Amino acid sequence: MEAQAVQVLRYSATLHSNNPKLEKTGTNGSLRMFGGFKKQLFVSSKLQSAKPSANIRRRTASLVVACSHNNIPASALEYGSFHSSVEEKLILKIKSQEIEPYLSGRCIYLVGMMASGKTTVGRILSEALSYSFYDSDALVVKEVGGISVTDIFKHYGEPFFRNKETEVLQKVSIMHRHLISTGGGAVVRPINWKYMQQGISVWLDVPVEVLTQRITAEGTDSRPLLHYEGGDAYTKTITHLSSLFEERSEAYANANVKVSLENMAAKLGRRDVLDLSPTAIAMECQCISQALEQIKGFLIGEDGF
Ligand SMILES: Nc1ncnc2c1ncn2[C@@H]1O[C@H](COP(=O)(O)OP(=O)(O)O)[C@@H](O)[C@H]1O
Ligand SMILES: O=C(O)C1=C[C@@H](OP(=O)(O)O)[C@@H](O)[C@H](O)C1
Repeated sequence: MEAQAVQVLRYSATLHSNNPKLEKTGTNGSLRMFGGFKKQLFVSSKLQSAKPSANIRRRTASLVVACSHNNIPASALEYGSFHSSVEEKLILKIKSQEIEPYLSGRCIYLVGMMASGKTTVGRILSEALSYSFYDSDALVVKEVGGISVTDIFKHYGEPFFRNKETEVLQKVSIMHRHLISTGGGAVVRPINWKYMQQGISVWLDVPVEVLTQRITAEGTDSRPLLHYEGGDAYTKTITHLSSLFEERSEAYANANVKVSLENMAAKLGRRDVLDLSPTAIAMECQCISQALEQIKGFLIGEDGF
């Protein structure tokens, strides 16, 4: 089992009996594993007790499954993975179907600082919406013949990269059913907004401290604006990110929708924004987009257009 696979699966097992013994053993429950576990896997499960009820033949119980592999306990495997539950994914799919008529195939642009999760969240969201996913950095790299972003900055300079970024956004703006994870600096050029406004833009607003933690964990090799030799990586990264955020926050606020991780964490009663899974964030993006589209539809109807 890949370490990044989900280690704790939560699912609802429908028990086709009202016999409490079956509840304990869970023999009539069905467990579907995702991710194609090919290797030996030890699964321990705990069935949370459901209150007995006189005349039900079908009842739903919640099962928490912890997996371990090669004698590595689940807690160790959990490092670096996300707890994207099956329920979250299901809700996301349902939300996607609800939002579809309002979107009418318009592209979605995710904007936000480096490491705000545009790529991670974007992939999940695009899959749920059956949209094609594109990373604008990857499109620039392709245009320049496969040279990495870091090398483009190094050999051709930032203005060259920015011009390519604008070209890419222009090309994408005439497409439909595309979800684009933009580069963190794409919001700075007003011309880019002209293109992004053809679709719906969503700002992933993540506290600088969280961005810094993510970037220090990943390293700065692929992020030329933060790549320095020597010194304390955390301090340098947080200092630079804070000033970049100050310069750009007004530009990010141009987005049609803002998804604030701090607000989400508070709303969901989580202690920390680090407790949020990418799927939960993707779901929030959709809820807000839908609200936005409904308001727009109402206004258009009222004006009689
Ligand atoms: N909701 C999240 N919770 C925890 N880590 C996340 C989350 N979203 C993204 N990450 C991690 O943060 C890092 C940067 O994410 P990425 O999607 O590449 O950001 P961006 O595309 O905005 O630069 C990756 O290591 C990713 O796994
Ligand atoms: O913030 C920025 O100016 C940049 C962000 C990067 O994209 P990500 O936000 O995907 O890391 C990439 O476009 C380039 O390194 C510049």
